[in-house]
Amino acid sequence: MFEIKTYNAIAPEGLNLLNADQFALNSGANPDGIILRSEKLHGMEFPESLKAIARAGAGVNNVPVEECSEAGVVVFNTPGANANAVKELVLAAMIMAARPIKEGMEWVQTLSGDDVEKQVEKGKSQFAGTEISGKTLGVIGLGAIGAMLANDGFRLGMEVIGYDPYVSVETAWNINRRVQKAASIAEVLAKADYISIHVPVNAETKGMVDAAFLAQMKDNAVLLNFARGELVNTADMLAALKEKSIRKYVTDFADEALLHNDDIIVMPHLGASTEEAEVNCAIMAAQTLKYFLETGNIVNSVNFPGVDIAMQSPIRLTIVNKNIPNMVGQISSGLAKYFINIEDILNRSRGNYAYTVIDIAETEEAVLNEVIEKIKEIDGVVNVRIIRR
Ligand SMILES: NC(=O)c1ccc[n+]([C@@H]2O[C@H](COP(=O)([O-])OP(=O)(O)OC[C@H]3O[C@@H](n4cnc5c(N)ncnc54)[C@H](O)[C@@H]3O)[C@@H](O)[C@H]2O)c1
Ligand SMILES: O=C(O)CC[C@@H](O)C(=O)O
Repeated sequence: MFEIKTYNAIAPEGLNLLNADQFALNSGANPDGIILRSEKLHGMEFPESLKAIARAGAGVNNVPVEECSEAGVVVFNTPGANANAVKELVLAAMIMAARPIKEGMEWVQTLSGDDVEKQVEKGKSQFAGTEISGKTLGVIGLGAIGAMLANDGFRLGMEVIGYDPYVSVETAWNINRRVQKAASIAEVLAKADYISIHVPVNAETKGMVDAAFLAQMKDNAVLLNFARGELVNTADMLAALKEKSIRKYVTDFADEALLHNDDIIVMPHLGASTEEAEVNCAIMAAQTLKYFLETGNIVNSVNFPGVDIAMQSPIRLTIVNKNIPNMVGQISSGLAKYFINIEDILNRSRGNYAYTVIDIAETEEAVLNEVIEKIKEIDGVVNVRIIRR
């Protein structure tokens, strides 16, 4: 039986995949796995039982990924599962920035009398806007969301320019070839009327939208941030809006300093809040967590290498170890000392850590426990699991 702790509203379509005969939800203090959305886990003390964390979403900045790696805890996310939801909201946001729709709708509600229609026709000119067709959209970060947005921007009649120095080959294949590839952020900022950022927040990107970035934007340009609040330096943004060096900031990330400002549209982190995205994320998170706990296979991890091999032996050992020389040699000679034959073995590394999967024949419980203790004593081994087929 695996204990799973959940945080936030995880769609039942995902949780129902964790069959009750094998998974107990929120039942105790020793979870094997966690599924969460935006709950912040930084500073949390992880129980020894914890093997994996599945983030039902794309960003993992609410999870202390480095500490998890050190503890041998595998962190998963759900790539692309909410991308369409975010893309649709960004398109809506772009049109809201182009036309004062919200203001017009609020104004019409203030009218009264039997000549409302007449008042509308007289007063509506104050809410005239512009069109996005024919304008230039700059997309920074061409991953799941950015690539979809770039393609749809083009379909809506926009010129599109994208920047992503690390774009994956798979995503690049899906981007319309008429989307221009910028060699630098500066090139995007010089050309775009709407700039939308879709990068993860990390040491490289935190605060990337600062005074220097904003100064390079066109005077009438709009910045859309549906990625993370931390990407934007709030003080620099407020100064740029005050000086009218850019036209508008649209963000999905609220902050008191951003509220009650006519040049800022703030949404309450709604990017992934559609029925479809919530279900997609919950299903993908539950599936990857279940697969890992049951088989040791790793799919969609942000801190450990992908490993997906069929389990054809009755017993599988999975070992998280430091990515240093002679780990596999020491582990396999540990098994050989107990005359345990390795039927299949795979070792993959990612950064400072590696993951080793060893399939072995049926072995007496007492011998297995003894050999596991010996493997745990090897310098560089972080944790060892035994999985039975
Ligand atoms: N508002 C929301 O509810 C919501 C929902 C989903 C995702 N997000 C945020 O959006 C981000 C992107 O989501 P995604 O699904 O597109 O992720 P993704 O991993 O598919 O794409 C991120 C892209 O950013 C690129 N990138 C990384 N560093 C870069 C840099 N310095 N400059 C340019 N490009 C860079 C990567 O190469 C990748 O192609 C997530 O990390 C998350 O923080 C927000
Ligand atoms: O769960 C949510 O509502 C937000 C998810 C989003 O921030 C993400 O990174 O995928």
